[in-house]
Amino acid sequence: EEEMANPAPQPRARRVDVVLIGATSSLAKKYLFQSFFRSYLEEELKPGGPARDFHFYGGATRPVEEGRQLLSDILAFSTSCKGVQDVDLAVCEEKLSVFRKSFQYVQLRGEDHYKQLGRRLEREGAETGKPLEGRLFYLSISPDLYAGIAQYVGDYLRPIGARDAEAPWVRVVVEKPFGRDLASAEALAAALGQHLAEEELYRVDHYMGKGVVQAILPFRRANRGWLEALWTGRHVGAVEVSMKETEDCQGRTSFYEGYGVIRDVLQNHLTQVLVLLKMDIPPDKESTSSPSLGSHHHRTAVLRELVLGGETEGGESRASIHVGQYQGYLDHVASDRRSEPRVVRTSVPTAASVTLASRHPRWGGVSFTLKAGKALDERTSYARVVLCDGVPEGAAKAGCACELLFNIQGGKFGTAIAWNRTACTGMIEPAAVVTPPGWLSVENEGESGLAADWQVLRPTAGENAPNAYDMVVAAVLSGDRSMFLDTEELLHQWRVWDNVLSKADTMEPELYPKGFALDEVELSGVIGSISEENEDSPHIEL
Ligand SMILES: O=C1O[C@H](COP(=O)(O)O)[C@@H](O)[C@H](O)[C@H]1O
Repeated sequence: EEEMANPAPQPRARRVDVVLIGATSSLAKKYLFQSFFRSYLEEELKPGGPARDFHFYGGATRPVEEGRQLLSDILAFSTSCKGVQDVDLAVCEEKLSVFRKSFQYVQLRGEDHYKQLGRRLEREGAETGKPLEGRLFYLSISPDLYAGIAQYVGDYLRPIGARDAEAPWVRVVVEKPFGRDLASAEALAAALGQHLAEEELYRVDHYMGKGVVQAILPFRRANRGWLEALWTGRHVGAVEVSMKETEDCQGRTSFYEGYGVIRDVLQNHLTQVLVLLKMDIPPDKESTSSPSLGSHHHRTAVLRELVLGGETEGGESRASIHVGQYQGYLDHVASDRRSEPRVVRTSVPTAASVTLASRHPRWGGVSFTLKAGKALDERTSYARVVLCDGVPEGAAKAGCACELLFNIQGGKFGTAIAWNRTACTGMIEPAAVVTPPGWLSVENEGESGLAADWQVLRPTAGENAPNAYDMVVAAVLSGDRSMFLDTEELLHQWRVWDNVLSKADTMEPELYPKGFALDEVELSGVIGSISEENEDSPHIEL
């Protein structure tokens, strides 16, 4: 009775300021606004009411009047209730309308604007009368600007006392590229570190937010009883991580010219997938470890073991790097640069295959191939582990036809974990397979040309599963840093890739036709490998 008369007071919602810097960027339009809406909606609909009162600001360089209208237009087409599950549509629409109106435009063109923003956040915060939980700055802008903005955050935007344990938090989210080699990554990390503590920095690798990538460790953990024995150089024939895209580089060549496909996706996304396949499964109760992504410490340990692998051809030992460029890439460079002719490097690869090896005794003799490309025949990304049958101690591996596939997206499989049953007999017994949480085993009805022999697991949430950026935004808001790269991990990634790039940067890519398949057979024929003659990277005037 007493409880009925005096219901427990609701905790007062605390204010969270969210500043999206680069509000007119394509990333913001394509993903970020919708992902922030999803997090906002979830908070609003919490049983007992929201514990957070979000204040959203969208920043860009345009003057206020123009920027305000543009932001409102962008919000109108980039946010919706489509795909929002378990929420009444009318409720969702009402919340969406409030969310769109609550986003305030701020012009951010120079130091004075950041100073003004700091004062505005303090003033508007005080007006709400609610205590501040924290401030999030999402930088969807060129990395050249990161260091300067980190300084503004440190000088003008940090709430007073934000470095104390009880004080409001500050989180700064940055998108790759984090440098273009080890030296520049170190320099950027040092510049950011002058103004931000390590735990304030959230370096995104959006592949870590993809459902299948997050299921690799849980699948391995759930099946460790039988799978760990197979997960060694004695049984694993090869590991391949691939990302194929049909899109070309038109409109993006100014970025591609400075980076190329190895820096764009092999050094980061594909490496992280490989790390999750290779990592020793962290103990269940390790506090710093996330069940799906491990800890920075575990991931860094794998990176320390990776080296460039080799292959032998005609008795000659060669580094396994193959690079290619789609036909027509230079026309795209020329058209992107029409208004601004300048010297460009012509040898930037738009497709590459690189084989790494491991110094860990468990993985002796296994090649780890990372492949990616633009303007290819299909859009898909996957990790494939080939398992070999009949491996007596000391004997060569044979019968390597069983494939355990983590299909991240696209291709014939869509989002799936799958294996070819017949070839895996004796290695993967269907009855022994435990589906990880959030996944279920489905009937393979041969959809999309899938051979009936494949056993398929799919995510329970189906099409409406949160996308990678929903996961990124939710993780930043909850302060879960496991999805993001810490400085040590990032620099170890670059240590692996600096060595590869010191060779790849001197190679002349072989031209390939648009729609190329990038599979094993065609790869060696079409994509060139290191040779003595082409060590210089020629430059031409366009
Ligand atoms: O980071 C990048 O990823 C995209 C591909 O991401 P996805 O989620 O669409 O598979 C790639 O197109 C882009 O070049 C790269 O910078």
